[in-house]
Amino acid sequence: MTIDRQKLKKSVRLFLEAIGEDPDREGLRDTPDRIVRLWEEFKSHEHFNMTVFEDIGEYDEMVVVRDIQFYSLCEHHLLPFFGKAHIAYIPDKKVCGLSKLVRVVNKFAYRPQVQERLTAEIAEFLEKELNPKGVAVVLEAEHLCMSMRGVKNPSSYTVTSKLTGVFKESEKTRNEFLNLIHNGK
Ligand SMILES: Nc1nc2c(ncn2[C@@H]2O[C@H](COP(=O)(O)OP(=O)(O)OP(=O)(O)O)[C@@H](O)[C@H]2O)c(=O)[nH]1
Ligand SMILES: [Zn+2]
Repeated sequence: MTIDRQKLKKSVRLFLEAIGEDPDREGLRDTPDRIVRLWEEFKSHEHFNMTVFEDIGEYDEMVVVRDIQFYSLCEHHLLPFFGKAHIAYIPDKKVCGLSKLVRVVNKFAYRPQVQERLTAEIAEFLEKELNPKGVAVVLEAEHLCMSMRGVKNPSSYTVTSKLTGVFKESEKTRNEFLNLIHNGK
């Protein structure tokens, strides 16, 4: 779905009024338009070409891209949660362009989310597109709704993971992955 610009602009203006701001003052005058542009930018992450390569020689080991910075929004408070994503898969005759792993994260991150669903959606998408021997996704994030409000606990990190195929079945594979993302620095 595309952004309903008029509706969004109207609601941002109403929102500013509701919290006691003057939406016509200099700094806020263009804010509804800015929010429209911001959400259009967020939405633009939704579609991309998942380039896949099948000519990969004899390569059948793990591919890991770790420390992928991501930004998302918690769907309960619409406040950011952000951190690092670590993704691994073991190809079955098919790999994707490495940058596409970052794009997959962004595709599902730039929308109201919960961290668990984001983690699962990334893994499911890679399963579907690559049909690999297994996928592992770990997300580590700080939630502003827990840092700047509510329980006000900025030091807590939320870690979620989704493992499929060999990562689920084989402890050795899982440990290799965990070792690569945590100790391989
Ligand atoms: N499981 C999960 N919970 C989240 C995520 N992001 C935010 N939350 C939590 O969603 C919950 C929403 O709880 P509510 O009780 O409806 O909202 P609230 O009264 O603002 O909650 P407090 O944050 O405890 O003040 C809170 O506990 C948040 O910490 C997430 O990605 N996953
Ligand atoms: Zn929240």
